[in-house]
Order: sequence, then structure tokens, then C-alpha cells
Amino acid sequence: MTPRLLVVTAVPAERDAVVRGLGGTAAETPVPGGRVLLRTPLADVLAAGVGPAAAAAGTAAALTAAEYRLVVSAGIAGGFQPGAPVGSAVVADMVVAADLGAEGPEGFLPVAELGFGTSEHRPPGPLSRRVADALGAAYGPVLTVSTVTGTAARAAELTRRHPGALAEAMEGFGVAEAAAAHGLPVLEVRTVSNPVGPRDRAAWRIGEALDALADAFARLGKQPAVLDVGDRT
Ligand SMILES: O=C(O)c1cccc(C(=O)CC[C@H]2O[C@@H](n3cnc4c(=O)[nH]cnc43)[C@H](O)[C@@H]2O)c1
Repeated sequence: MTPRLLVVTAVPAERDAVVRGLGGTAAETPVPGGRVLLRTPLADVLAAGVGPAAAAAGTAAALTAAEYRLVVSAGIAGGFQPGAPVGSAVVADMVVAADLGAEGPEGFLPVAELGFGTSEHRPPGPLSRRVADALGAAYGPVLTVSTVTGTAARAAELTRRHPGALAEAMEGFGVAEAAAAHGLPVLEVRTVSNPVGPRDRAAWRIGEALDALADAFARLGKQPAVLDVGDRT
């Protein structure tokens, strides 16, 4: 079978938005470990769970069960303002583990500086830029956190550490680690449900972000060549 595209979301609502966008029928296909993915003509779409650990575990399980050429972490995200307004799309030029490391008197030390692996994964440049252009998306770092930012001070600290960061979510780095372990390229495609900053549930626009996610994958479904991984330079 021709190697395929694996799209990994956190929750079924995001998975269903991606499938809605891709159109066509979707067949439920079991994944080792009890998860189920939806198989469409262009991509397999898996809701792996919330957070980097669930994302890595679910992605790894899917990658052991079938052959893929590209893995995409997709879903809703918080947007750093003004670069990523609510309802907009963001494509990662870098997938960053933003709170994996150690805290000390000198501040935060990323896991890479501790000597325990990598703190970031870079999607293929031509591919990720081409996808951003096709979606009219902002293009820049997407941060992976294990705790949703809930204060202006935290948002400012993340921005200080990662100038140009456009979005924060909770799965991208986990998906990227599993993809890297299988020697596969990764993308992260996010649509913004809320501004990153003081916790304000009333400000969340999850429905709008899910619609934008469906629209993003409808655009990609209409021009699948955009996702060609041939030029992984
Ligand atoms: O703070 C709340 O009460 C609250 C309300 C709705 C959703 C949440 C989440 O924790 C959603 C996490 C889920 O969605 C992604 N996501 C969306 N926005 C953000 C964000 O600002 N920071 C991090 N993750 C976000 C994430 O990838 C998860 O899958 C909380």
C-alpha cells in the first residue's frame, strides 16, 4: 500500500473536523493499544488524547501498525497575540517542548541543555512553508506545554524564551518525538481557539477553531501535492 499521511489530534471533535474537511468516507480502523483511527482516501486520522504523553503513545501505536510518509499534529491551540488571532491558522516552522526541563535559580533550563535529548523538532522547511502558504496561515514556532497558560506573566515568559512563538498547544512535541523515532517528517497545523494569557473560558471559541481546522484540511484535500514530502531538504 502507498505510504500515507497520518494526522494526529487530541480529541475526537478535532479528528472529526479534520475528516469533515478531507471529505469522503471514513472507515474505523483499530490501532494497537485500543485506539481507533478513521481512514479516509488521503489520510488516517487518529485522536490520540490530550497532552504530549498520550500524543506520543497514540502516534507510536499507529506508526507500528501501518506505513506512513508524513505525520501531522493537528488541532486547536492558543494563539500569541497579535500574531495568531482567534480563528486563524498556524503552521509550525519549529515544534518546541516549552516546559520540558528543569527550573532553578538561573531560570528554566530546557531538556536539551540538561543533556537529555532534544527540545525541538524542525518540520521540513519547503514542505511546512508550502503548507502555510496554501492555508494562508501564520508560520512560526508552535510551543508544546503540559499546562495551559493561564496568566499574562506566564505568556510573557514564554514569549521571552521563544521570540516569535505563534501558538501553544499540548501534543505537537509528543507527535514529533514518535515521528522522529520512526524516521518520519512531522508538521504541526493548528487553528486558534483562544488567546494565550489570563484564563478566560468565556474567550474560548472552540467551535470557530474547529470550523477553521476543517477548512484547513479541506484546502489541503483539494491540493494534496502540497503535502508531497519529496523535498525534505
Ligand atoms: O481553561 C479551561 O477551562 C479550558 C477550557 C477549554 C479547553 C481547555 C483545555 O485545556 C484544552 C486543551 C486542549 O486544547 C488545545 N489547546 C487549546 N488552547 C490551548 C492553549 O491556550 N494552551 C494549550 N493548549 C491549548 C491543547 O492542545 C489540548 O488538546 C481548558
